[in-house]
Order: sequence, then C-alpha cells, then structure tokens
Amino acid sequence: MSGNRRRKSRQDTPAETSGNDAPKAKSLGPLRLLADAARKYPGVVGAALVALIITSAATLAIPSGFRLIIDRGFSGEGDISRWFQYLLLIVVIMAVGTAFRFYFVSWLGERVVADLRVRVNRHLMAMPPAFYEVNSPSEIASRMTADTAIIEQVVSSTVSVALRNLLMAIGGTAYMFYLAPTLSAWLVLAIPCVVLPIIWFGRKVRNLSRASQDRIADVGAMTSEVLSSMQIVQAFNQEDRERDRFRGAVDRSFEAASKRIKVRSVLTFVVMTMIFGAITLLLWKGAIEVTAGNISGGTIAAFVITVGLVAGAFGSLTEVYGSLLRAAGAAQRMGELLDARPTIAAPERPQALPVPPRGQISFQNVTFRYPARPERAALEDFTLIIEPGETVAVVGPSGAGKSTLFQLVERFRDPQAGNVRIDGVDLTRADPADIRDRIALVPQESVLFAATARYNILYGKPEASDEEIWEAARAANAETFLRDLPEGLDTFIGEAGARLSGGQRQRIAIARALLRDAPILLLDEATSALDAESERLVQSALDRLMENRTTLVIAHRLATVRAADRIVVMDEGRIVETGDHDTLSAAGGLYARLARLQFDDPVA
Ligand SMILES: Nc1ncnc2c1ncn2[C@@H]1O[C@H](COP(=O)(O)OP(=O)(O)OP(=O)(O)O)[C@@H](O)[C@H]1O
Repeated sequence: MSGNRRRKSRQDTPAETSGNDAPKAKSLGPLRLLADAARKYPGVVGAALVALIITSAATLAIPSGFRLIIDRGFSGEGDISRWFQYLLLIVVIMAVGTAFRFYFVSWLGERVVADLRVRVNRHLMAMPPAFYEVNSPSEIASRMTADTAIIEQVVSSTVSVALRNLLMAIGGTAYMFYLAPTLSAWLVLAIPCVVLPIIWFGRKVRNLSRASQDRIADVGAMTSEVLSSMQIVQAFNQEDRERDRFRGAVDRSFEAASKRIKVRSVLTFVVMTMIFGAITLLLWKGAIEVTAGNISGGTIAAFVITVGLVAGAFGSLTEVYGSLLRAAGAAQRMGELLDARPTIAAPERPQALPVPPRGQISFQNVTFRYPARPERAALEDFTLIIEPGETVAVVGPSGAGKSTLFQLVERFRDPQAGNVRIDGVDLTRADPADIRDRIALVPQESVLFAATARYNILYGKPEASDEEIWEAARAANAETFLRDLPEGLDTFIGEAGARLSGGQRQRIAIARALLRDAPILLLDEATSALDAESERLVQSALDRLMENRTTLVIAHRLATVRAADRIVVMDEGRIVETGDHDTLSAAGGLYARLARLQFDDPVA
C-alpha cells in the first residue's frame, strides 16, 4: 500500500530527542503531569517525604554536633566521647534516611514512568492512521524512550535533590539566624555583593565560550568543504587563496578564545576575592564576637559549617532548575501525545449493525481527500455497491485510489462527502470496533509480529481453541509447515516473521483472516513473486478464504480477476470501466492495457 511506503521514508530521519539536547520547557508547569501520576501512590510519596525531612534534619544537625563537641567536649566539661556518640547517631540516621529516600524516590520515578508509558500506549492504540502521518512512529518511539528516560531521571533523582536542597536552604538559613542573628544579617546583606558580579561575569564567559566554539566550528566546516573540493581548488589554482582564507578563520577562532580567556581570568579573580574575602570577613567578625564573649567558639564553628551547607544547597538548586525545565519539556511532549483526540471515534449512541450480518458494502457518491494532500481527491464522487457474497476485483494504475477504498471500509478515515455503508448502516454512525469485527483484512505485505505462530494466528480471534487454529491453518495450507516447526505453533517466527518464507508468511496471514471468519474480506493481493508451488498453495488458500464472503480484492493475479464476479477498473479516484475479464479485455480500454502489463496475459 502506498501508505506504507510513505511511512518508511519518514522513518529514515529519526527524531533526535535525547539526553542533554532535549529542548527545555518555558516553565515547570508541565511537570504537573508527573505530580498527578505520583498522586496515585500516596503511601510511597509520604514515605519519601518523611525520609527526605529526616535526612535534611540530620544533615543540619551535624553542625550542632560540632558545636557541642567544641563547646562542651573541649572545655573539659564531662566526657567528650558522649558528644562523638551523638555525632555518630546523627550520621547513622542520615545514612539510613538517605537509603530510604533513595529507595522510595527511585521506586516512584520508575513507577511513574512505567504508568506514563502504559497510558500513552493505551492512548496511541485509539489513534487513527491519519495521526501517524503527522506524528511519525519513530518520533513517538523516541518520546516513549528518550523523553520518559529524562522524566525518570528527574523524578527519581533531580526532584529529590531539589527538595532536599530546598529544605536545607530554608532550614539552614533559619538555623544560622538562630545561632548568630547579627552575623547572619550581615551575611544576607553581603550575598548580593558576592553573587551578582559572579553571575554577571559567568554569563559573559558563557557567551564568549559559545562564540569561541562557533569559530572553531567554522574552521572545521571550512576544512571539510575545501578538502572535499580539492580538485576544483587545484584545477583553478586557488590554493593560496584557500590557505589565506583558512588562516583568517583560525585567527578569528584564536581571537575569540583569547577574549574568553581574559574574561575568565577576571572571573577567577572576582570569584576568589569575593568568596574567600567574604569568608575571611565573616570569620573576622565572628572572632571579634567570640573574643568579646558574645558567642561561643562552637557556635561560630557550627555557623560556618551551616553557611557552607546553605551555600551548597543554593548552588545545586540553580543547577537542578535546568534539569527540571528539561524534564518539563519532556513531560510537555508526552502531554501533547495524551492530549491528541482521535478524529475517528464511536458516536455517543452508536447505531448497531444488523444481526445476522449480510456483508453488503456500499459507497455512495464518496469524495475523499487525504488531509496531507487536500488539493487532490483520492476518491471523487465514487459510487459502488458490493452485494453480499460477491467478489469484486479492483484494478487500476498506482495511485488510482484502490487502497483508499479499504481505508474507508475499515473506517480508518471518514469521507468528506457521500457515505460508506455496511449492511445499510452509515459507518460514521457506527462504532469502529463493530465495523472492524465484521471485516477480515489481508494486506499486501503480511504484517506479522515478533512472537509465536500461535500469537500471530490468534490475532484473528484471540479466544479461539487449538482445534480452531489448526482448522484455519489447514484451510490456509499452513498446517504442514506449522507442524514441522520445532515447537509447532509455539515457535518464535522472528522479527516480522523473518524466520518464515514469503509464502509461509502469507499463509499465516490468511489463516489469521480465516480464523476471524468475518462476513467481509478486504484482500490486497501480494505482488511479490512466489515459486509455482508456493503460489498454488497461497492461491488455493485464498480461494477458500473468499468462499461465502463479500470480497473486495485489489487484484494483482490473473487467476483472481478471472474468478471475480465483477472487475472494477479505477483511475484517478473514479471508476472508468466495469465488467468481467473477457469483456474488458476485448474492450481494449485501460483494463486491457493494465492486464497486458500486470497480469502478463497473452490473451489480453
Ligand atoms: N496517507 C496519505 N496521505 C496523502 N495522500 C495519500 C495518502 N495515501 C494515499 N495518498 C494519495 O491518494 C491517492 C490514492 O492512493 P491509494 O493508496 O489509494 O492508491 P492505490 O491505487 O492503492 O495505489 P497503489 O497501487 O500504488 O497502492 C494517491 O494519489 C496517493 O498519493
């Protein structure tokens, strides 16, 4: 089918959504999707939060441990080992808490991603083929793997790092003010003076690094361009010119690099002066307070350690923000998949198809254009009624609209004008699942899954017994080779059935359709040549499949058109001729020409 060809060509350009290159979202809003998913596990979320709070509290208790050791332990008051025992206890609590936090948070990350994958997949199953023309399967696959991996990483680690640091920053700041309010106030006032110049210079360095990388890339591009056009360079005696051009590019890249190095040196100076200067000033001020007897030595030690912890916490908060935005981007893309609504769905109160089924198909003045090619009608004012039990062979040049007929009968798409009916019921009024229950589809390329033969045949009727499977296999001339397989029906047939021959794959597809036992058969005959024996087996299996069914067949074999009750010749979305093989061949029109080419028919 032409649809398949289009899909393949798109798969050649895989989507590049991976790791650090994944686009970021503008805000953290899309992460709500993950919060909603996590809410299903309140116990685990609660346990993770408790572990998180305990570890943050334990970490913050460490400075207090030092304070006690210095103030009480070193002062000779009582037993110093008591304070070390206290510190050890804190360490153990912190370690146990961290292990639990890791377990619960990672579990949650894996669970949320697993649920998300299942949810997206369930949603994708409801999407009509048109959706997959806009969203290429390879891109969706990348969203299901790369994007979910980013989300998983974030939920299971970044979020917990962010929360822990947030708690530490808040708790640590409060503790700092508790320990030494005046010093803390000084510190808070000093922070902008330290941080702002660092941010300013940091940004400048980043921009200059980017510029320098661009210049290096120019050099690389020029090298490969010139070297691959060497014959032209030499044929036109332009070596000197190219040499100069290259030297220019290298000079520019050096200039960009030296600018970056200069600013970077200044940045180093600023960072060191600011940070160590601030620390020294702080210690100085602290020492004055200690000497004045306003605060103890232990307090000043605890204060400095806490400042370190708080600074570290703020530092990593700015780092994780980028990862969170990246995860939000991934969540947004998953959300887009989940938000897509199927254009083909059952109406609120679907009309039931009559029971027992008769198998009549009718196209009434159908006009259909593919959304991707609105300027060209794939079917135009197309009218055809296929009576129950009738076999109609559709013949026509490539692009005539033959496969489109199948798309409409399966209700993979709805026509823009006219209607398609099965047993008198307009398909847009019926439930697509009901419609498809009445149809067996045998596509041109046998679509088989990487599973066992049994799995593939059961696709036609999942609840079928072994007896029914073998009966279908027998009628499809597949019994003998299936019994010869090492594990019979339970043999793994390889990726897309690769461990079977072309004819065997076709017969499995036929067995599947036979098992379905539907009143309507849509058959797109395979064009690939089989050897005579295989061809005979497939043909007789198909004959059995067509028996007592309404069959619409896109015909590629002489035997099929000869056996058909009616041949419909299509061109550019319209019917141009109808009749049987002999009359149409004699008429000398499009059919006669196609028959000569396609069916290799000496009579025509
Ligand atoms: N998914 C699609 N999106 C856009 N245009 C499409 C799509 N599928 C088919 N077409 C176009 O619609 C027209 C009818 O296509 P259709 O596949 O029905 O032809 P066909 O007779 O089955 O051809 P072939 O024998 O080559 O499979 C063609 O012009 C084709 O290019």
